[in-house]
Order: sequence, then structure tokens, then C-alpha cells
Amino acid sequence: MTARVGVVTFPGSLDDRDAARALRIAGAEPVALWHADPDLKGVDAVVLPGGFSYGDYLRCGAIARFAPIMSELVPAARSGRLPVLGICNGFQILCESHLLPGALTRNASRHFLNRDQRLRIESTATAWTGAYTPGEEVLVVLKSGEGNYVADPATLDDLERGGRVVARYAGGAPNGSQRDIAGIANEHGNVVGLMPHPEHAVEALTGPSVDGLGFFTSILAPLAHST
Ligand SMILES: NC(=O)CC[C@H](N)C(=O)O
Repeated sequence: MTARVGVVTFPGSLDDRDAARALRIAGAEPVALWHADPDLKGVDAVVLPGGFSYGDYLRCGAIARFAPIMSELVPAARSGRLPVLGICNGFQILCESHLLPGALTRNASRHFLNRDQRLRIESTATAWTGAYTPGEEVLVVLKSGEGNYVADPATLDDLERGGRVVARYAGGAPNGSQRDIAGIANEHGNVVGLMPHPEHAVEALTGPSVDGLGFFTSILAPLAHST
């Protein structure tokens, strides 16, 4: 049975179609979900895509967390039942929804960064990273203005101790992220937030590599991290 993976479109989402395309290439069936419709349509997993939801007003993701669809998504994700991958703006929405700890703040350079970015995959014990091997380096795309991950020291220690740092920036964080964190997971491993964009690295013709595909094939694996 083909996995049906929802992709939520908010006002201002930019990478929803790219996420759907990456899912299709990975062999999943993307299902369009609308921010204003509190209906997850029975999907097996959800991707919150990159972009500028609600124009990044107040803070990136600060308004999207109140979208009607989040009233269905948050409890399902928090319980561990629903795998959710938040990419860039989606990561910011997950933090604003308190599904993940910490926050994404202005890049240390105060400039928007748009570049190819090497990552080191640190945890493969999540629904979205089972296709990788620990320590594997991948080349994806980073494009964000508020990609600087911050959290209090105790939270950072908890993430490290719990093996919940999913990916780090190889060679150091270009945006100032604490401990070079590029992505994290919740305790169940079903919710993952990632600042760089794997959906832009799924086809040799259109991206810097096809290294990002693993985030999307992982959710299809029969042994996908079940919670
Ligand atoms: N590419 C994105 O999703 C950007 C996220 C957010 N708008 C930022 O600039 O940080």
C-alpha cells in the first residue's frame, strides 16, 4: 500500500509543491492539506513545508501554529501516532507549536542565507532518517533568514543525551545555531524539524545532490520508526 503523506499549505508557503514532488519521487502519494481545513484526510504522515507562512509576521511560524489544521495535527503528533517532518518554516512552526523545544532566531549574520549546505546525520532513530547511517554526510540546500537554533543549556543537553539531535551543520553552523544543530526530533522520534531543505536535493538535474531523498524514503520503510 502506498504511503499517503500530507503536505500542508499555509498562506505564504513556498516549498509545498517541492515537498510533494520529493514525496512522489520517493514513491509516496502526496496529499494536499489546507491550513484552514482541520482535516488530515487520514494520511500516514505530514510534511510542514518551507516558506514564509503568514509573511513571517510576529515571528516565523508564530501565526501558522494557530491554523485550524494544527488543532488536528498537534495532538496526533504529540501522542507519537503521526510522523511529522517540519522543513525550515515547518521547523519554526513545530517549535512555535511546542512540538519541538527551542526556537529559530535571526541568522547571526543578520542576512538571509541561500546556499548548498553539508550536514552530518546524527540520529537515524526517527521516522524520517532511517534510510541514512549515523555520521553520514549529505549535501542539501539551506535558505533561511531565521535559521539560528537556540535553546537553554539544559534543553540542549537533553537533546544530546537523548540522541535527539538529528543533523548538524558539517564544518560549523553558518547561521550561528547552537552546537551546530540543523535538526532535532521529539522524544518519540516521530516529529522531526530540519532547517535545511532535503526536498531540494532529490533530483540530480535540479539540486546539488539527491542526498535529501532519504528523508522521504525513510517514511516508507516497512521498519519506519513506529512509535
Ligand atoms: N525557506 C524557508 O522556509 C524560510 C523560513 C523562514 N521564512 C526564514 O526565512 O527563516
